[in-house]
Amino acid sequence: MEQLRNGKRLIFFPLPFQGHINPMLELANILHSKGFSITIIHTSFNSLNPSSHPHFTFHSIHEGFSKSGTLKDTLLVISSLNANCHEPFRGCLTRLLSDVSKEPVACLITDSVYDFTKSVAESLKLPRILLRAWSASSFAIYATFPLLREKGYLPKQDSRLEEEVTELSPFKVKDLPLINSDGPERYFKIIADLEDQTKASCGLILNTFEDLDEHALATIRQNYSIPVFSLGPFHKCYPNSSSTSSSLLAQDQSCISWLNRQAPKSVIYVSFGSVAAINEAQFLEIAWGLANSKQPFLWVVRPGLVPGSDWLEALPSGFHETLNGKGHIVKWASQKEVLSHQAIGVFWTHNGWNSTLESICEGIPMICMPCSADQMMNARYVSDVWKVGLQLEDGVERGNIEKTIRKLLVEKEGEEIKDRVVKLMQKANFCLKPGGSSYQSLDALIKHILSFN
Ligand SMILES: O=c1ccn([C@@H]2O[C@H](COP(=O)(O)OP(=O)(O)O[C@H]3O[C@H](CO)[C@@H](O)[C@H](O)[C@H]3O)[C@@H](O)[C@H]2O)c(=O)[nH]1
Repeated sequence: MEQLRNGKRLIFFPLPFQGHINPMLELANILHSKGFSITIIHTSFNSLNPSSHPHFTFHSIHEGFSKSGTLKDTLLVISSLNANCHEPFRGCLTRLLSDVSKEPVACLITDSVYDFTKSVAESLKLPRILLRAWSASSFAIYATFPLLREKGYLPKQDSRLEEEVTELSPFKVKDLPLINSDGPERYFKIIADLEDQTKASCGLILNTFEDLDEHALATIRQNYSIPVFSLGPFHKCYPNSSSTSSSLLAQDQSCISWLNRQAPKSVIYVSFGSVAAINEAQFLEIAWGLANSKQPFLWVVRPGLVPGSDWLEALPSGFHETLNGKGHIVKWASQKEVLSHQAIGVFWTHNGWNSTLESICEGIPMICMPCSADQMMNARYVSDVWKVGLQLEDGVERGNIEKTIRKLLVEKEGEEIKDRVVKLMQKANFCLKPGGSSYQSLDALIKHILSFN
């Protein structure tokens, strides 16, 4: 049943990357289901498709990029978005605020990476709430950066990568989130700015739940004196969200008919999200590791996954024949639908936060192959804190891959891991029910928004 409108409008501003668009639109769906009208401001770079969300109003701003695909350095793209979007965003927001034909705007909900939204919202006297798309634990670590620098853990030194960061156990130096860039100073500055603009916001929303991230959430609440709302997992809050796709790439539906022909809990699903890149040698080790495991696998090879390669041309001729129908390779899948399929036994992931949470929510154990940013910390939590997956600690090598797959699918260790992830999945379901922590957090968020005048 359609919820009565509450006469308030919310303006959402997603960062134009798949891993940020998905949680932002899921959150918009949740708040729409609670009676808010929704307006989305989006960039023309990785532009959204309004027809997939007919219940929202869309406004596009031009960020000045010539065409999509210039993603070699994510940090550079983010800096350019912050530099270029400022004025078009201000213009668009000013027009929306003065539009008396629509409901009054209660607040702006923006991706936390957009730093200029602080000054724009302040100058327009509009309350601004941040959505942080990373996990709580990888966000909580920011406040420790000065200490990590002082102790010499950052910038990372090759000789110390395997060392445990005793102040942040179980993280190792190699897990710390230093994105490859042309110099650490630029990254440290971005983090410091992010800290400041978070403290100046009216609230912070995280896509997690108390039972999963209790400790990190407590640290965040202690470090930032702003309201913090943990109302995830978003994609499970709003029952119809999977039908309103926010996918930038076409999802290959052949995955589902192929999965329908596989035995329950037998398939390894392999996907490294929308940004990660691997080299050709790793690509071949993955291919042979999967083939040699003799388990059925569904592999998402996104065009661009191996830089310089269009798609599968690096695979040796005859590779497909050796599989005997046991492998299915696609360019992009309907991941949430795939993970909820009864045939899936293991998810081999790069541990982007959305993929990690989606796997937990379906009770699927993970093989962790983090590539950058927060992924190493998410993977460390998966393997060492929640103990719901295994890392390829000894490298991406076919024998090691085969061994790890066996551990998870055949050996006792795998059964224990499976039991733990199923328990976490049950906690995820429970927190969304009336009285559960995320249910209460959503109520608190709504009250907070309605308190703005
Ligand atoms: O074939 C696919 C593969 C992925 N997805 C979806 O795409 C999203 C991918 O998000 P995520 O797993 O977080 O990975 P990235 O795309 O790499 O996300 C970026 O954004 C995340 C949130 O900030 C960070 O945690 C990551 O490190 C960063 O790379 C998920 O919702 C998936 O369900 C599909 O729909 N089909």
